[in-house]
Amino acid sequence: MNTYKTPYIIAEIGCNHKGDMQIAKELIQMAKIFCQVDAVKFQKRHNKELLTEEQYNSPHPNPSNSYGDTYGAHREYLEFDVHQHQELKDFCEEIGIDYSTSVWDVTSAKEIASLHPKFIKIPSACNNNVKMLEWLCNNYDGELHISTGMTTKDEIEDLVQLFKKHNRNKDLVLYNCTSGYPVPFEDVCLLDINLLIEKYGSDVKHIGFSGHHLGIAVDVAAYTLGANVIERHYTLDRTWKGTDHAASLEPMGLRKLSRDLNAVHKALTFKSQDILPIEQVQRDKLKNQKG
Ligand SMILES: C=C(OP(=O)(O)O)C(=O)O
Repeated sequence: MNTYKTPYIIAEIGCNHKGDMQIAKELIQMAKIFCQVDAVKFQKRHNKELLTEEQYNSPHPNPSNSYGDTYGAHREYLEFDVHQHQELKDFCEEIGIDYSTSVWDVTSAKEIASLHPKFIKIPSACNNNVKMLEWLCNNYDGELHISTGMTTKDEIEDLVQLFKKHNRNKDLVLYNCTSGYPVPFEDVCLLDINLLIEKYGSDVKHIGFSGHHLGIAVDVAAYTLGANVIERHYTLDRTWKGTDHAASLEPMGLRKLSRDLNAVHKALTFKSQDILPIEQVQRDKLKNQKG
């Protein structure tokens, strides 16, 4: 009997489409057909609502990664509007993969909720936006996935209590996350998954893991510890400019991750009988030898 929950794998496209719908659709198609994952995820921001005027008008802190003269212009370049998100969701439905988006401000939350995706994500950076969390709890009835990078244990407790207050904790997926691009292995702190499970496993729908490390071994360990929703950044080319690309998996890496998670899911069982049929053949042959 398999007691482990089936892994649900999310390809985090984020802004790795470079503001280009064709690239976004190519990423979706590869995620479904080649990588065989369950969902793709984007990001939605209203930059003038999210950023201060000063942040909006300042140059990108790392100009070589910038798509505009200011940080605001850079962010706008990478932004799809709600109609484009509708088109991407329709495209996902056509090819049979779940669509989702993380929302970074109240206006984005309202726009994306109007598309009725299966789930909406609240990134680590915005899990303290109580106004947005309250709005989503009251107005959106799908799953709410929340990442907990850059978040204290007390703040996580407050988050879960907010969901309980709204009777929405059973729609909550709580992700372990370290925010960094990429995250060195010693900062992944995977055993915090155990703490989330111990404290909140029975209160929430699932425990997840949002990884920003290199390679795919860590995600398999996260799943084995009990995080069954696994999200990884995903791009067509890790050398494209921007920190997210460098901390992403390319299609071959994501395909291997999907293969490995599904293999480990199958393997995480107890023997259903002392000697399995596959072993009986070997037992008859190898345990009946003379010496
Ligand atoms: C930044 C995001 O997530 P995380 O906090 O999990 O990295 C996101 O989903 O947009």
